[in-house]
Amino acid sequence: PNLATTFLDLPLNNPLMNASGVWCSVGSQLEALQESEAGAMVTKSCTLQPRDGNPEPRYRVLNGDKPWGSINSMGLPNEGFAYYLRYTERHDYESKPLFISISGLTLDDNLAMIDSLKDAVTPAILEINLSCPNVPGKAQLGYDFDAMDTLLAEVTSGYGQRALGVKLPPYFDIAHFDEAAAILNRYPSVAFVTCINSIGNALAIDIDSESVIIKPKDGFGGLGGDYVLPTALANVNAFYRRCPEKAIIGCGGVKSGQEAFMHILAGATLVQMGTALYEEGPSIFGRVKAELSEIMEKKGYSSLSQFHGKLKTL
Ligand SMILES: O=C(O)c1[nH]c(=O)[nH]c(=O)c1Cl
Repeated sequence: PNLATTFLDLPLNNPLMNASGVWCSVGSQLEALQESEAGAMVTKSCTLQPRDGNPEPRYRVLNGDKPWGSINSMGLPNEGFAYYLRYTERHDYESKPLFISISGLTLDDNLAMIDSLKDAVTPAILEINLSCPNVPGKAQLGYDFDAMDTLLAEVTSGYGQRALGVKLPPYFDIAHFDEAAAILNRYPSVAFVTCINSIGNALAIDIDSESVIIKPKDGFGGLGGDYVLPTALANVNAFYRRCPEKAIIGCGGVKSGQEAFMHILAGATLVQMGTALYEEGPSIFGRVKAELSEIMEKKGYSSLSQFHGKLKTL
């Protein structure tokens, strides 16, 4: 079977990539992704200035020896926009496409980063993070529809209508799928939608210590891993159905070829891995590629297009 695909007219060897925030904050990690079998890669969401982020412990797997996922309240630690802009200038675009994720603390910061990016004329693809759940005092833009609309109006014009994408939080109500998609569809230059970010503000408890397990925000943090797969698939399919002109990138609960296949069936063109990559490292891309290929072989599919978005209903 052939795992090759295209995204915004760029050829990819396969549809697998990292989720922003995982294995992509510093040069050594970015180089490891560059050398890995990932079909594409994305940088850690950055702010205009470098940030230390929240106090540790701020990432944990849940619970015990067979973890079902992760909880994190990193707090947007990153090397600052200039660092990642420099990486976009030294990335090997022949080997795989690069996405750059930005998550400005203010609209002005987002516009400043976008202005620099536009002037840099880089092949890197912009993914704007509207869904960081872990910066104390900062509500997620993805849950404030008016603010999201305003930001997209400013950002798409600031970026000169160049193709870009948004990283959305999970939604849990059909009316919210409808409202979010209606906003996105008003911006043709929003060429892709990445669903989902972690399920925000979950709480993990350790019964031996009778305590929460991460330090920031009294233990509240974003949930990832197996726990979020059904919600991730729902958001991928909901936006796939509502935004026929846009590509969907699936993220959430992918740890093997099985979940990658489900995301593609639900409408994802590319598939991101977060928790599983954090735990296994970049060798995971070779493993999941082989597993996806084996599933396609068994089903008689020779290309992704034969089942992409072809989820059946009853
Ligand atoms: O705490 C974080 O850095 C973080 N953690 C997440 O789970 N999603 C995000 O978008 C971000 Cl920005």
